[in-house]
Amino acid sequence: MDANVTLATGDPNLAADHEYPLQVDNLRKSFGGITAVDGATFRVERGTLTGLIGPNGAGKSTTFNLITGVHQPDSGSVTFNGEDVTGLEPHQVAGRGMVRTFQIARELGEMTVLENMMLAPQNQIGEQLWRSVTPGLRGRVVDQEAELLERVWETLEFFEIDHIAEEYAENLSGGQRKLLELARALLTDPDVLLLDEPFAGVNPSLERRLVEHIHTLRERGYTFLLVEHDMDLIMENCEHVIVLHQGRVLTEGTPAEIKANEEVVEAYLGGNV
Ligand SMILES: Nc1ncnc2c1ncn2[C@@H]1O[C@H](COP(=O)(O)OP(=O)(O)OP(=O)(O)O)[C@@H](O)[C@H]1O
Repeated sequence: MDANVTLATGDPNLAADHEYPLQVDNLRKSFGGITAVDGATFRVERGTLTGLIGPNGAGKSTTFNLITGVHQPDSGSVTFNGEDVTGLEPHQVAGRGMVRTFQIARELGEMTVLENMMLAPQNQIGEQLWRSVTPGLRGRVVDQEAELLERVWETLEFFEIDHIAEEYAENLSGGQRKLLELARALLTDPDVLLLDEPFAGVNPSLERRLVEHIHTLRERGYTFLLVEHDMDLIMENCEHVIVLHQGRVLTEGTPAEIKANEEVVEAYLGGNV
């Protein structure tokens, strides 16, 4: 990969005055009688690859959903770059620069990689750009589309999937799909990326590439919060690990600290991993 490639996808350093871009305070969410998240409190440091782990049912996915506005918390707050974003709609959260990767929906499988990319900003941050198609603004929209196309190609090249730009998304391998999902998320000018099981179903060689890309982006200032069941991947790649158990933070620390923590081992043995 060319280390000098410049991605025209935003500048995460613009918001760099917040050392911890994401803060979650005392977040709670119940579904009927089940408490999925029970007072989770943690923060994510800028420019890190932070892992969110925990046994099955610990509340990881629900926490992601609460952070990104998919679910509304019963109480507690989510702060992003100093702004309270609790209760905002997913596109509003994404529009502020906190984006989670989405699996390519079935209907998008019938579109090419390039078409998927061109639709990414529209899908994830609402339709501001497209809504502005009024006769007087047409010239500006054409400029914006040309600019978007240029960014799309740069991003595809960065992820080394430009050669499959005309391929239908449904024909991609699991790993290529994950690269496309990350490429789509990057087009929305994120600052913080939330990745939910980014390596599931990815073959080892593409997994290495995906890991490398994530590290390159992290070095450029992007911040990652990652839910992943593959413990080796978490321990080898994250500088900080947060352990959720029964909806709250059991402990957090470096991978070495987490590995040596007996409470963590017990939580995993007690849960059915
Ligand atoms: N929409 C929902 N309705 C009812 N219960 C839910 C809902 N979403 C999550 N739960 C419950 O909340 C708890 C936490 O689930 P969650 O999916 O957040 O955990 P997780 O840590 O992501 O688990 P896994 O590792 O198995 O994906 C579980 O008991 C789950 O059954």
